[in-house]
Order: sequence, then C-alpha cells, then structure tokens
Amino acid sequence: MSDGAASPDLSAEVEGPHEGGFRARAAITTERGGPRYGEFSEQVRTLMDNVRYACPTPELVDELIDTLAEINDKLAAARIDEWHSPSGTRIDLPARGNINLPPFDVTYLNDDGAFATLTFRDFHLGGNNAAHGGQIAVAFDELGGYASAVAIQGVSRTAYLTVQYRSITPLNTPLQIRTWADRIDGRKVYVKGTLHDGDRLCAEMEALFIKLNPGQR
Ligand SMILES: CCCCCCCC/C=C\CCCCCCCC(=O)SCCNC(=O)CCNC(=O)[C@H](O)C(C)(C)COP(=O)(O)OP(=O)(O)OC[C@H]1O[C@@H](n2cnc3c(N)ncnc32)[C@H](O)[C@@H]1OP(=O)(O)O
Repeated sequence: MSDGAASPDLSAEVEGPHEGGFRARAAITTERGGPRYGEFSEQVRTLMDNVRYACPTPELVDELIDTLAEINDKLAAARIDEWHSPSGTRIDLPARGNINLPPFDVTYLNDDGAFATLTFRDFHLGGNNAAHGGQIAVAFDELGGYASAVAIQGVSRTAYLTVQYRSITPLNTPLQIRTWADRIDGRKVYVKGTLHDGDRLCAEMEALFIKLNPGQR
C-alpha cells in the first residue's frame, strides 16, 4: 500500500462471513477516509457538475489536464479493493459516500421499505434541465436493493427493473424516493418504488431482486 492510502479496517465484523465473490454482509463504516471525506466527495460532484456545463478554452483544457493528472496520480496511489474503500460504506454520508450515485439521505429503512430524499445534480442531466432516465433507474436500483435487503435480511441482485417515467424529473431539487418489497416468493423479491417531486409523481418502478445463494457471485 502506498503512503497515500489509509490503513484498511480489517476487523472481523467488517470482513464478515463472505460467500464466494459477494459478501453476505456489507461493511458499514463512518470513519474511513476521515472526517472530511464527505467534503471531498462533494468537491468531486461539483467537478462533474462543472465539467458538464463548462465550455473551457483550449488553454484552460491544457491547464486542467495537468491539474487532473496530478490529482489522479495521488488517488491512484491510494486505491484499495472495493470492500475496504470508504465509497459505498460510509453510511453517515449521502449515498453511502458513493459519488457514482445521485446523492440521497435515508429517512427510514425498515419493514416498510426505504424512504430517502434524493437530489439529481447537474451531471445527471438528460436534457432540457431534466434528469437522465438512466440515472433515475440507478436511483431505483440502489434504493430497491435496500428494500430487498431489509425484506430478506440478505444480499440480492437485480433480475429486472422497469421504470415508468410519468413526468419530468428536475435537477437540483430535493425529491422523495420510496421503495418497498411488495411480495416475496422464495428467493424472489418483488420490489416497487415511486419518485416524487412534492405531490407530483415523476416515476414509478417495478423490479425483481433475487436473493443470492451461499457462495453465489
Ligand atoms: C441508514 C443506511 C443504512 C445503509 C445500509 C445499506 C444496506 C443495504 C445493502 C445493500 C444495498 C445494495 C444496493 C445495491 C443494489 C444494486 C443491485 C444491482 O444492481 S445487482 C447488478 C445487476 N444485476 C445483475 O448483474 C444480475 C445478473 N443476473 C444474475 O446474476 C442471475 O440471473 C440472477 C442472480 C438474477 C438469478 O440467477 P440464479 O441462477 O441465482 O437464479 P434463477 O434460478 O435463474 O432464478 C431464480 C428465480 O427467479 C426467476 N428469474 C430470474 N431472472 C428473472 C427475470 N429476469 N425475470 C423474471 N424471473 C426471473 C427464475 O425464473 C427463478 O424463478 P423460479 O424459482 O423458477 O420460480
């Protein structure tokens, strides 16, 4: 490991019983990456927002390439495996610290399913100031996975996921996303979801998640 990488948390709890290539229990952390990791993630999101909307001069592009190459060298030296990175495990941060997801904050996660406040950013632009449909599916897959996880108390993978786009989903607006397990049939978890902008329904989701067998990748 390079100087730039923090020591991984290799506690038994985090390492957990893991079966095959997929861990039966996701690591839950609040300290990896340190107290400013959330601020760092937000800078990355802002970078992507600005890249989406900027029209830099060729000179500025030259300058930015050098700056970004320097940043990438530092981050590459701090890379670690997916199980021990802060991204995806920092449950105290929006979207578990995963900048690949639209940032969301979970309000509840229980037998009723999951409810979160979620905001699509400039970099989630589809067109005409509205969110990209694929990004809406990403949000439903993530929160649908939460509803499935609590329903079966285990890990599942998405077999299918369909989205009905009912009205325009705005960017930079706190939205309400809800998912719940509608029915369980053996390993099959049928999950439904809704995305609202206040009273207005933006999209609906129906998905099938399959509980993984022990050792299944
Ligand atoms: C306060 C905050 C706290 C935070 C805490 C967080 C905790 C939350 C924890 C974690 C959250 C994680 C959230 C992330 C979620 C993201 C999930 C993804 O994106 S997964 C990637 C995309 N999906 C794939 O890559 C799958 C690829 N496909 C497969 O691997 C297989 O096809 C799989 C596993 C889906 C099924 O394969 P088989 O071999 O295990 O099972 P077979 O026998 O084929 O199917 C089982 C039953 O399901 C039906 N089935 C399977 N696929 C179907 C389909 N597409 N349509 C309809 N039925 C299907 C079959 O007909 C069968 O039914 P019959 O038992 O016979 O009745």
